[in-house]
Amino acid sequence: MTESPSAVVTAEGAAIRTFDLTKRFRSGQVAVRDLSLTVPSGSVYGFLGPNGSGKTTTIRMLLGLVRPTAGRHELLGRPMPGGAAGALPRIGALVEGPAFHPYLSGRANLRRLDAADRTADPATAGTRVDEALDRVGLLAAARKRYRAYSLGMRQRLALAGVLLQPRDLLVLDEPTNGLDPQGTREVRSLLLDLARDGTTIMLSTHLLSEVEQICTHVGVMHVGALVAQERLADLRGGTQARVRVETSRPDLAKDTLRRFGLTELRVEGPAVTALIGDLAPEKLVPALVEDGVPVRAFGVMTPGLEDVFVSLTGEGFDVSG
Ligand SMILES: Nc1ncnc2c1ncn2[C@@H]1O[C@H](COP(=O)(O)OP(=O)(O)OP(=O)(O)O)[C@@H](O)[C@H]1O
Repeated sequence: MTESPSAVVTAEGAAIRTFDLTKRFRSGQVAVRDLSLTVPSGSVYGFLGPNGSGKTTTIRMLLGLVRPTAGRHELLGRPMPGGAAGALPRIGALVEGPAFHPYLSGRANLRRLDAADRTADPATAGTRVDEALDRVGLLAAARKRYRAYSLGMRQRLALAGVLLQPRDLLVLDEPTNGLDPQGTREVRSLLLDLARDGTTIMLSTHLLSEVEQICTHVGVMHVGALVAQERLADLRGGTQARVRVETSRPDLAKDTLRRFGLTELRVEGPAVTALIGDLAPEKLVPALVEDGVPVRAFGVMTPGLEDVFVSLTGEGFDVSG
């Protein structure tokens, strides 16, 4: 909402910071431009933007899967790529789904994943795997073959794979993409549990409802640039309610609204609208009547987050899911 969105969230205790990250592909396309974002420690940071706005490219740069054309970033306070050895073991990431074996059980798949981690002690593999399965609610289905898992179960198994080691930060690209409503609920509630336990989570999404349900902070991308970065509550706070009085005498209605200190008065067709601020609407109605305003209709309109995002990006968002 400001010219320098990165300044809105303090850099103190940042799990992720980027400084003017830019990615220009060989085709000449600039997918991400001068991106400076801050993911505060302990937050659930929704990285929101329409399709093609640069979210995946950013996440791939963060994880070292794509080399930035310019700029730099820090993960868990360590500069990348130099500090990767110290930071990466504490970071779990889901960018592309892991390649699980369809004919092996969930448990056997995790055992294979665990065995591929040279830092993991084989003597404790069984406990580690079962704890991860338990964490994502798949212990009861541990012996089922992967191919028999629902999409939600598959995604939870992918998260279990990430959680084989303790993580301070999770970076997830569209973690509920392609899931049915039940699977979506399962994954969201798992993420909320993890956040409650202190894990910082950055997740990209194009679903507004996802942000509304689980995020504490939000960064909005539009055509490769960060156009807003705020606490979700602040972004909501910025969406102020307007009172709307429909009347044949807008001039009189305006006088009353002005007298009560309402601002941004506008005449919109047969109605007068204004920012209502902290004023209780029930105080306004009798005053309008006393002032002789013939009130045909009265209402208070609160713009939703969708309106804010549309105003930021000029594009509609998918609000389902
Ligand atoms: N390897 C590549 N080479 C050239 N252009 C690319 C490459 N990867 C992505 N792009 C382009 O960069 C832009 C940003 O893509 P990106 O996948 O980062 O967006 P996104 O916000 O993650 O979108 P979606 O929600 O669709 O995944 C798009 O225009 C895309 O076509």
